[in-house]
Amino acid sequence: RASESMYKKFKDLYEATGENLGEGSFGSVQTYKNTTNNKEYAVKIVEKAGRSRSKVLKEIEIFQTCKNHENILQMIEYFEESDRFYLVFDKMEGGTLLETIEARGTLTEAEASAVVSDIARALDFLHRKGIAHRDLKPENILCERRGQLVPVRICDFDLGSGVLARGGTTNEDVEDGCMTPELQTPVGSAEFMAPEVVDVWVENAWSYDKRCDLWSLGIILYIMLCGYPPFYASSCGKNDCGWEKGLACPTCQSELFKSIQGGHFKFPHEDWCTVSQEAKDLISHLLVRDPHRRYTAKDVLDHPWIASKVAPVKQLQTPHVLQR
Ligand SMILES: O=C1N=Cc2cc(Nc3ncnc4nc[nH]c34)ccc21
Repeated sequence: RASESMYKKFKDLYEATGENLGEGSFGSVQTYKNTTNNKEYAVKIVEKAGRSRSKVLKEIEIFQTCKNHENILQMIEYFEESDRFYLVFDKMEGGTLLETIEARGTLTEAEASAVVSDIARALDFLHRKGIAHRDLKPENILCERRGQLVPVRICDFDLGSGVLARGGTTNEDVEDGCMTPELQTPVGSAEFMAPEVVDVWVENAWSYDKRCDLWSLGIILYIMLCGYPPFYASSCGKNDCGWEKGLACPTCQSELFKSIQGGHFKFPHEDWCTVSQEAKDLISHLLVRDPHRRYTAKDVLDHPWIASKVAPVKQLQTPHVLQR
């Protein structure tokens, strides 16, 4: 039909370069060249089979909400075709955060502070919009320029993890109970709210569901300053279980979960004696079990180690430890 030929298809405008940028629960991310301007883009291909269309549309809506934020990966355009979606993003030449740290071989607290500052600004923006990332990890933190740590942008608001992202809240979303209520109550119903319901709104209790991202930021900061994570499973005795190589091992996984739920972590003296007190103080306010007591993104931006640039420029051991 005329209408079908009217719209350009993805394949008419982009051609694959063969470079694979990542695989994940979401699908795959490949480099494509735009045949009109010859520029390279990162294209996320999401197969429709086995994934709800509304989740992909919600993800597209979130990226549109985040347009022009300097620390959030920018979506250029998207295509819906019969069996899949193509989401076209700017290509970040620096690759992922860990790749950049390993490639540079050097990292100072001042650079780590700048990375945390960029991520905290992105989280502050998202959380004010009622959006939680929920899957913040080094693979989802991208460096804009090759060999340069900052600026970084976060990506992968993947809804595949089963929890609904908190997009811009509209009334029908709140009514079917799947969204975080922002300050606006459904019109004409506030008068009928029971005190305990008003408590929820007033205390904005649900805003604490976004504090999970600040815990993840604490883990990322800890790893940047020493090269290993604060919570881990010491191998389950069966050394060949493959856990260290990223394979599944139920015993190791449940040991890791117990370690996280315990919430006790250390700064081993041999690796942390040269790290500043301010850096450790910030980590200690992020790796807090109780989300009500954990720092917000705004608290991070106001912390001395971030705001006043007290972070030392002395080289850290991290890049060497990471490669072990
Ligand atoms: O939505 C996404 N989920 C994972 C992911 C990775 C990803 N990767 C990259 N995007 C842009 N430039 C990149 N350079 C290396 N990897 C890149 C883009 C978008 C997503």
